[in-house]
Amino acid sequence: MSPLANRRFLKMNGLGNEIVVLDLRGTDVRVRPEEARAIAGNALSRFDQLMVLHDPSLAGVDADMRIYNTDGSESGACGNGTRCVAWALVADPEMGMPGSETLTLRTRAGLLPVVVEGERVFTVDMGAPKLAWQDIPLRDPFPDTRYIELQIGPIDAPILHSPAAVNMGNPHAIFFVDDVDAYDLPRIGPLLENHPIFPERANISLAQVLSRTRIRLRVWERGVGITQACGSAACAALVAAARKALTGREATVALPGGELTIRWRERDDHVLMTGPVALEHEGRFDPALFTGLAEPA
Ligand SMILES: N[C@H](CCC[C@H](N)C(=O)O)C(=O)O
Repeated sequence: MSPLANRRFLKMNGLGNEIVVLDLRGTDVRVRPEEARAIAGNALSRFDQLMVLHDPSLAGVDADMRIYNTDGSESGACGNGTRCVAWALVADPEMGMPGSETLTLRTRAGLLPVVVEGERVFTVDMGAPKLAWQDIPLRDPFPDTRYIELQIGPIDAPILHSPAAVNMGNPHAIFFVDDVDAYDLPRIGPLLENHPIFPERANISLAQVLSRTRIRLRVWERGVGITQACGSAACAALVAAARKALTGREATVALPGGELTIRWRERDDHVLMTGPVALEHEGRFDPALFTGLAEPA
């Protein structure tokens, strides 16, 4: 029987970005990609990201996190999911560190300090963006990642071209456009996500700058598809917009699922993301989800 059978999970969302939180602290159980896909395939536990908590691997860290996409691949960052994990740690009776006002979470991309702003509002310090082409990563050496050479559509009349590239713990490409609704993102997204210029694939965003302090954003997520919101993409879009002098260093990013406030702090280059979370329900994984999967090696 899978060690995940009957384990308790929380189904949450951050601006409609569907998140499942699973606490595996105190165990040495690891979620395998095929198990993540099975969990995503169930109506009660479907997710855009599965956030799995493990015992902290460093002093001062409250929990390590592994982040799975729907296709079973892993990401180093998930802004919306990190807020959900923070809520679970401060408010869930069984996961509880009740009353904490700050937390530190750790992913394979680094440390994520979180400030509790209110009962359901959290600010995550997403760290400093990485902007060098090797760090996005990109296949080719672009000296200036504010505009990289990439286009789709006819060579002399491209549909989209010259995105900015930013790594926020995960790779992002952002196309600045006049109208985010004017593009067939479900069709274009997979072509760009899997373009050979991105050796680790990429999250693909369309960004429309409405003013110096407001950006509209639609996102095709790596390993997932269209989502209602993507926190790391909102951070990447603000960084790219500020680097192009289209906005200042603080803006509201409006996604289909709602709004995030993003601030790119001068002092240490860190990007701070503030937004809400919602708890939908809790449940336990039906053992039948995992039957037929290969036994762990
Ligand atoms: N929804 C997430 C991002 C997931 C990114 C993931 N799709 C990847 O990088 O593989 C967020 O709120 O930041």
